[in-house]
Amino acid sequence: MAPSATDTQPQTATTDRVLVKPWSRPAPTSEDLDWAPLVKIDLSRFDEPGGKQELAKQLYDAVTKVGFWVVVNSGIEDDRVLKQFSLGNTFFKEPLEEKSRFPCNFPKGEYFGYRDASRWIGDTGVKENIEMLNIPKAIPAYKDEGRHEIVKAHYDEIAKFHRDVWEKVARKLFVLIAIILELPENYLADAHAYDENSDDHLRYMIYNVRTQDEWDRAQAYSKGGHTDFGSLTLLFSQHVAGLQIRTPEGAWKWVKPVEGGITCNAADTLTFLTKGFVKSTVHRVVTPPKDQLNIPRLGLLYFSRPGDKTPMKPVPSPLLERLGLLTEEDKNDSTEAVTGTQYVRARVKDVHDKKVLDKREGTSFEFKGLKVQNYYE
Ligand SMILES: O=C(O)CCC(=O)C(=O)O
Ligand SMILES: [Fe+2]
Repeated sequence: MAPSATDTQPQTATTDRVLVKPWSRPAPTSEDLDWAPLVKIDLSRFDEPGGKQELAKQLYDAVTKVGFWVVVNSGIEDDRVLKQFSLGNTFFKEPLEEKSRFPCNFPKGEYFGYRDASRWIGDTGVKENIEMLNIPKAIPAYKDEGRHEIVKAHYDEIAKFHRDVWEKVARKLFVLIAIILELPENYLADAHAYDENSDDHLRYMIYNVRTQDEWDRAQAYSKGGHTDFGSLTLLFSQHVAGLQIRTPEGAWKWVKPVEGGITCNAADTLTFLTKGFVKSTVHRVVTPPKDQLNIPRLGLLYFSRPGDKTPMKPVPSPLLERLGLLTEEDKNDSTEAVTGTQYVRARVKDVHDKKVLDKREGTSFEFKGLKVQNYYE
């Protein structure tokens, strides 16, 4: 049946109701912080003859030792990136009632939807200051996931951006890492394919402003050192300092924004798939410098995760084999393994299904033999 005027009207009303004001990046801090030296991967060279091989060489130490690097020239136009920040910014200003329509289903370990800032941090009397909206991949499997008004009203644009981030950045990084591992080029990209079900998401995130005293109390309880759960995390240039990474020597260094760049890190499932060869680096977000303390820290990120069809079994990499990292069991095709989705959901549930954030020093998480430390000082 053709849509009638009444069918289409609510959609129009929705589009009109939420005005998306352009958001612009705040000025970077003028403080001279101890910045982490991160390698820059210029993705405009990816399709040049020999380009991928050259970039893979540049990425080797970042992926195996540092765990973090920066991508530049992704080919995603900056006005599209800024539009996503603007949508995120507008979303967080919506009434709590609207934001809470589709909350993350933490009892099931599902991370799609809205995460509010209602959790207490231990016994500090301070609450978390983070809100986020996690948007699933734009594939038919997720067409029935709840969509907030603003997402509905801008869905085509969000969907195109979502896929482009995977296609132009995540996919290429998986190819470079596969080259490093001497695997067929598309091996890891296929294991994280956009068109397959997985808990990948585009994330709008905000660290709301809080006072120095609140930051101090929260940070005295925990500085929140952690590793990410999935395979790759992409952070669009974040101009409010706060993110720190732990170097191989154990020092904390700040991550500097790179105009138009994307800060990337490898995460736990990629470490599992490579028997620890790819490094999931410990990082945390701490009190921003004084000149940025009053700026809401709006973030735009993409999380890539192995999905329903990807077994959490080490990849058949000739390099890992030569390094002696693969056991007979790893090489045995008939060994049962959990899927990426099963692992990631168990991890999300363990970390997030609670009302009070607990101190997790000295504890670890384990699911079917896959083990990670929970907290890092
Ligand atoms: O906001 C950031 O800079 C990083 C956030 C982060 O580490 C995370 O969401 O896992
Ligand atoms: Fe993280």
